[in-house]
Amino acid sequence: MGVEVSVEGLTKSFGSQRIWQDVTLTLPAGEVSALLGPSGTGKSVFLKSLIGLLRPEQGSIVIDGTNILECSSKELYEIRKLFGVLFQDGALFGSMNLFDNVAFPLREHTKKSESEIRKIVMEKMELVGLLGAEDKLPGEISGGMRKRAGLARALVLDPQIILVDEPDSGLDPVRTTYISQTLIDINAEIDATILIVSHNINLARTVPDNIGMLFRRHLVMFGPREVLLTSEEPVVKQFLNGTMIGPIGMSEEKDEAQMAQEQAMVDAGHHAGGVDDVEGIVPQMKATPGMPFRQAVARRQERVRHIMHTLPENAQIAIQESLGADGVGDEWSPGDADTDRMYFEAAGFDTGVAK
Ligand SMILES: Nc1ncnc2c1ncn2[C@@H]1O[C@H](COP(=O)(O)OP(=O)(O)OP(=O)(O)O)[C@@H](O)[C@H]1O
Repeated sequence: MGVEVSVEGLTKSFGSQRIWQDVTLTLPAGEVSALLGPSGTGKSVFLKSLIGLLRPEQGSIVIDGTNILECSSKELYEIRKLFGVLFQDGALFGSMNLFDNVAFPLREHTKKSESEIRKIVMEKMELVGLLGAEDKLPGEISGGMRKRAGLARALVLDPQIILVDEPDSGLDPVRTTYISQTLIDINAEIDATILIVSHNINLARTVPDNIGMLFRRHLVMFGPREVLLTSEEPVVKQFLNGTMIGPIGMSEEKDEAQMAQEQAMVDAGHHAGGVDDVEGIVPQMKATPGMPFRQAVARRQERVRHIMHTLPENAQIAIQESLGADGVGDEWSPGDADTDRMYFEAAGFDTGVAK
């Protein structure tokens, strides 16, 4: 199973520019989390800080018992081996075909034979739906395929933590859904801890188990998906509905006067853009049928049950609704409920269902 990443009091500046401060959150082991936020709020900077590519000036990042802000470079090297990272453009080598791109980390960091390497590469290519494209050069394939190849490469060293920077950038909504499905399937298959950085609303609503949001140099919130998706916080509501009305502006955050002016225009009939308010919570994506059971689902439910009383009332109601009358969630097919319940109980969880 993936490892927990625990961030406390993290602050990062470049010179006199403060990017964010006092960020505290825990990425639960083996669950899928997403960090949202308008452009320029420092999501990529956060992601790079987690792998030690950037160095925040205050706080701690504890991974597998090691605070990577205080450890030696040898320890950091070891910790980095736990990570697989998918950068925005896939970061593929343009002169290598997809097979060699995906094989690269194995040839660099392991002593595996070419036949072992072939086996692993083909397995990962299949997982991301790229079997048959091994001989193609990155320049010959679409942006979506490049992302998939980057994902395959991020997976070859069996990472316990996968960081994904804007999986949707440059992709149409359909391809974004496909890559979202792939991320959920990967979580089902290898049970890694996943952090997705994105500003895609659909992805935020349907993929992660936990969601956080950065705004105005702070982490506005971080917790189970139901907390953010039912939030009444103006910045969260504006973000989730993509409208112009609210604290997020075109380039910088707005002041009160500008907000009042825009509200007046909307009151006078001007369209604020975005989609209509989405009521309730859209069900979370499931792993593709035939994939292993996504163990994060059971673990998260158990965890959420313990912190339920600390969550806002709207989130509690949404969680209870998603659990359904039979005490197991709606994230898998109703026909599977008995099997799932048996699985939970075998794993030592209390399903809350009388036998
Ligand atoms: N190496 C760097 N040196 C100086 N400033 C930087 C560096 N990297 C990022 N920044 C600044 O940090 C801020 C946050 O950038 P970042 O790319 O993390 O935002 P983001 O939330 O990921 O945005 P987007 O959603 O548009 O990708 C920006 O103002 C950027 O200019």
